[in-house]
Amino acid sequence: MSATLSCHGLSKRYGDVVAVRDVGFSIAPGEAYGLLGPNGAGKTTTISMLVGLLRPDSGGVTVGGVDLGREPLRAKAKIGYVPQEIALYPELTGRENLRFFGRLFGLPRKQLAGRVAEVLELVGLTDRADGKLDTYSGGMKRRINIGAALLHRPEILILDEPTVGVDPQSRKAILDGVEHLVAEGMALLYTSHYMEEVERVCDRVAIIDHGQIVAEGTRQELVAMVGSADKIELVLDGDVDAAFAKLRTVEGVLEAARTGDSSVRLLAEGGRYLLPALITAVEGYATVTATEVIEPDLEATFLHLTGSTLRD
Ligand SMILES: Nc1ncnc2c1ncn2[C@@H]1O[C@H](COP(=O)(O)OP(=O)(O)OP(=O)(O)O)[C@@H](O)[C@H]1O
Repeated sequence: MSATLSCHGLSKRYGDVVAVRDVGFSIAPGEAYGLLGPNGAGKTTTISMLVGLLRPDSGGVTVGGVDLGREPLRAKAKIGYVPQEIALYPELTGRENLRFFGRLFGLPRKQLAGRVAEVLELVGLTDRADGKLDTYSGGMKRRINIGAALLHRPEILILDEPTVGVDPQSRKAILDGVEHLVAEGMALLYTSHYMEEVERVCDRVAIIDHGQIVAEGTRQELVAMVGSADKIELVLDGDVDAAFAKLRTVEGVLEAARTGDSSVRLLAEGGRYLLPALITAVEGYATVTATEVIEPDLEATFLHLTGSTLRD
């Protein structure tokens, strides 16, 4: 199946700053693709080129088979783009704001009311649709933004950090709504510096740092880059020295370290399945009073690849 969105060799420089360097990827219909990177990594610049707001210094973009550079209007009609900030009319209601955007997109007048109602349902704001925008929370306004981007039934939805500064209820509504759209077959490009959102929503992830994609793959593929061993933390009561000596000999344990008077940390393959063997190994010397198994995650991968954490 041909890609809904593909880009190749995208680069953009601001004076001496190379904001994006040779970025390329493609997103299939119904696929949720994540761009994960810290602030300043180049996510917004990349997206601005994908949606035709910024002309790349090099490279190209195709949307639903249409070349964005050659036929910008046709290509843009296939995109629903939600920037971090969008101007809404505070004195209009949510429904009126959406009607306004619907007319801008050229939706036929007959379909407008029905489509606006559908979109309000999708973003979970039917109940509040007739309240004025200036009575909405930041998260509710963000949901209206997302709704506005969906009115013309785009083939791909592009969200730039949609949950930044959003209350927990709206965050949940946004993530649920996005998952629903993807399940129905819409392609998605989702940028965030929140690891857990990308892990939840996206089928495939590109890790972007200093304007470049440093790795791309499914969550499992990316996590496998840092190795498959789990960390196991054990708290022991009894003869901890003797128990520690025993634990080091258990098959599957790759490394062992004392992390306190009564705690040890092990690195092991298949961590949680090893727990019974570990508990048996220390019998007669100590009892295990607490366990924690930490499986490798995207955070660990990010640290491994970029040498920094995602948090600001
Ligand atoms: N208009 C501009 N002029 C000069 N430099 C810019 C401009 N826009 C972005 N940059 C620089 O380009 C780099 C990438 O910025 P970009 O906004 O694309 O990153 P980002 O990953 O989207 O981060 P954020 O989440 O903070 O928006 C940064 O170093 C930024 O300072």
